[in-house]
Amino acid sequence: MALRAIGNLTLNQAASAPRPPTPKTVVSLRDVSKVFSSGTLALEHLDLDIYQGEILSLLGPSGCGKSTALRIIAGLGDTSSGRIIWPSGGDDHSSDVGFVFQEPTLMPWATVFDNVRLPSRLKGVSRNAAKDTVMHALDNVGLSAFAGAYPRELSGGMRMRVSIARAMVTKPKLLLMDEPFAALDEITRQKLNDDLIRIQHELGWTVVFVTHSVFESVYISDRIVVMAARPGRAFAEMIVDAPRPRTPEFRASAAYVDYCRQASATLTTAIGKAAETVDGH
Ligand SMILES: Nc1ncnc2c1ncn2[C@@H]1O[C@H](COP(=O)(O)OP(=O)(O)OP(=O)(O)O)[C@@H](O)[C@H]1O
Repeated sequence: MALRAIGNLTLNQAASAPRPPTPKTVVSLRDVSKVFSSGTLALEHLDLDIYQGEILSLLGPSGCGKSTALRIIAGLGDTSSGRIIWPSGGDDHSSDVGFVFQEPTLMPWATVFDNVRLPSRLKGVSRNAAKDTVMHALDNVGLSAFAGAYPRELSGGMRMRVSIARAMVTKPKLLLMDEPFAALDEITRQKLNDDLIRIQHELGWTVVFVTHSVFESVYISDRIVVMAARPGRAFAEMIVDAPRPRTPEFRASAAYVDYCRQASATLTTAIGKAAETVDGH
């Protein structure tokens, strides 16, 4: 386990802890700040590198700017200052990014197949040409038997799987997930965590995953960036170097408990620092 403090904050482990061999950077945020027109300073001096093939969690209290950071990476919101650097070059990265929201945002009048086909349709791909890709994505999330079903006929977990399949058909370089499983019951959430880990492993996805849950972030992540609020910023980074593929046995292991304890303590410190900032100490 390695914990690295960010900025001038000091935590209890070595700042020079070795990082596992991390390949190419997909995108970097440099000194990004965001002030909304209301005057809210949602992000201040955020530096973040996202590495190819990793699952990175942004873990933090409500209001620390996790969603704002995701939206900026996705190009759905602009920065007030700072830079977003895509080493692959170019200006428009909308087709590099897939987004999965907390709500599955499915079209209720369309079948599962047509919901998943939507991104291909928007690109002008015919139904027939898209068929194999759509069915493959549905197969990956275990829903090929439900291609003709309507969202109202599905459980919450199944709807979320449809949403993931829809993001999958665009073959994004980077998948951004904003608390996708937060509204689900614990067992369904754990199942979807396992599905995500499996699919990410098979397809080599790069994922940025926003969550409030220490347990979820430790289970799925290679790296966790703990954020603090007021203003939103990266507070500490934790490498979860437990072997992959992770299995439910990992959840029952002493190592998992240790990681969770460490992440939880870091989050508590981050929340405490934010409170100090507000109190003016
Ligand atoms: N469009 C907006 N206009 C004004 N303020 C905003 C807007 N969007 C977010 N904020 C504010 O920016 C701050 C960060 O919000 P953000 O949604 O990014 O936090 P978060 O960490 O994702 O929170 P949560 O975990 O509750 O979703 C909050 O104080 C929020 O009220």
